[in-house]
Amino acid sequence: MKGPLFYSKILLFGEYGIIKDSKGLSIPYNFYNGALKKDENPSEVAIKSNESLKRFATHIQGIDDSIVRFDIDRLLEDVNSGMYFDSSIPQGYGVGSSGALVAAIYDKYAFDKITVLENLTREKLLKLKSIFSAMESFFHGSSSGLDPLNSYLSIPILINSKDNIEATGIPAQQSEGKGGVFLLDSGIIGETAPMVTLFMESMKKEGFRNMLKNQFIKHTDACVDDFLKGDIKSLFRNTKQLSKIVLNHFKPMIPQQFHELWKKGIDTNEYYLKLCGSGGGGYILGFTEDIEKAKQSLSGYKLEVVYNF
Ligand SMILES: Nc1ncnc2c1ncn2[C@@H]1O[C@H](COP(=O)(O)OP(=O)(O)O)[C@@H](O)[C@H]1O
Ligand SMILES: C[C@@](O)(CCOP(=O)(O)O)CC(=O)O
Repeated sequence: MKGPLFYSKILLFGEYGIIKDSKGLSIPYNFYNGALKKDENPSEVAIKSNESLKRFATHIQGIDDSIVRFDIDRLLEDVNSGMYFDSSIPQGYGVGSSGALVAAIYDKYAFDKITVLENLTREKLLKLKSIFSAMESFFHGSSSGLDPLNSYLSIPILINSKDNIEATGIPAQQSEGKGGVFLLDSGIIGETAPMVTLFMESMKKEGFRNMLKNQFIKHTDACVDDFLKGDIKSLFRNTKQLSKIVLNHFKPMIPQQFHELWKKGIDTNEYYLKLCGSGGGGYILGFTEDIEKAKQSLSGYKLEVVYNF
C-alpha cells in the first residue's frame, strides 16, 4: 500500500510575524515529498517513523470532536500493522516535514473532510487551518497550522492576517532570470519549539515588541506585497532591510557560524539571507539578484535554487 504524495513547503516571508498578525507567503516545494506506506520488510527508518506515528495517533485520539473527527479504529489498525510516513522531507529543516505528515493523516482518516476539489471559501480555509493547528501542535507545541495547509492544498497561500488567509497565485518564474531564491543548508537540525518559546519570551519586552511592529513586520509585509506584484527592485530593498533586522534582533535563531556569512551578504549586496521557518538550524533562505555571483560568494556551501526571477 502507498498513499498519495504530500509535498514540502517554503514560508518565503512571515516566520514569527504571522504569530503576531503580519502578512505571510507560503509556497509548495515539490522537490521533497512523503506518503503513508506499509512494507513487508520495514527498514529501520520505517520502524522509527512508525513509532512516531503511534505516538501521534494517541494525540489524534485526544483532539476534541467539535474540531474534527477521525476514523480512529482504522488509524490504529494501520499504525499497529506497521504503517509509516515514507518521506524525503528533511526533519527539523523548516520545510514542513511534520506538516506533510499531518496533511496525509487528515486526508486518509478524517470524517467529513474538506477536500481540495471544493470551492475553498475563506471560512473553509480557516477551518482547515484550525484543524491542522490542533493536529500539528503535537510536534512543536503551538502551531499556526499553515504548513499542513500548504501541503494539503499544494498551492501558494497568502496570509493577510491571522484570520484572513487566501489561496493565491505567484508571478510565473523567469527560467532565464539571473535573480533567484535559494535554500542554504546549515547542516544543523533545528528545533521549532524552543525557538518559538524564545520568541515569546522576547515579546515580553517593550523594546522588542516595538522593533517587531515598526521594523520586522513592516518589511515582512512590504516583501510579501513586492513579491506578489513582481516589483523586484523594491523586493530586494526590503529583503536587505529584513536581513539586517534579523541579524540584529533574531541572533539566537541564526547558527553562530553563519553570522559572518549573513553580514557579508548585506555588505556586498551579493545575497541577502533570512530565516526559513523558525530557524535555529535547518535551511536558511537566500535572495539574490545574481545567482551565479551568490554561488561564487557562497562556494563551499550547499545551495538549492527554488525560484528564479
Ligand atoms: N517521516 C516521518 N515519520 C514520522 N514522523 C515524522 C516524519 N517526518 C517528520 N516527522 C515528525 O515531525 C517532526 C519534525 O517536525 P518539525 O519540528 O515541525 O520540523 P519541520 O516541520 O521543520 O521539519 C519530527 O521530529 C517527527 O516527530
Ligand atoms: C515560527 C513560525 O512562525 C513558522 C513555522 O516554522 P517551521 O516551518 O515549523 O520551522 C511558527 C508558526 O507559525 O507555526
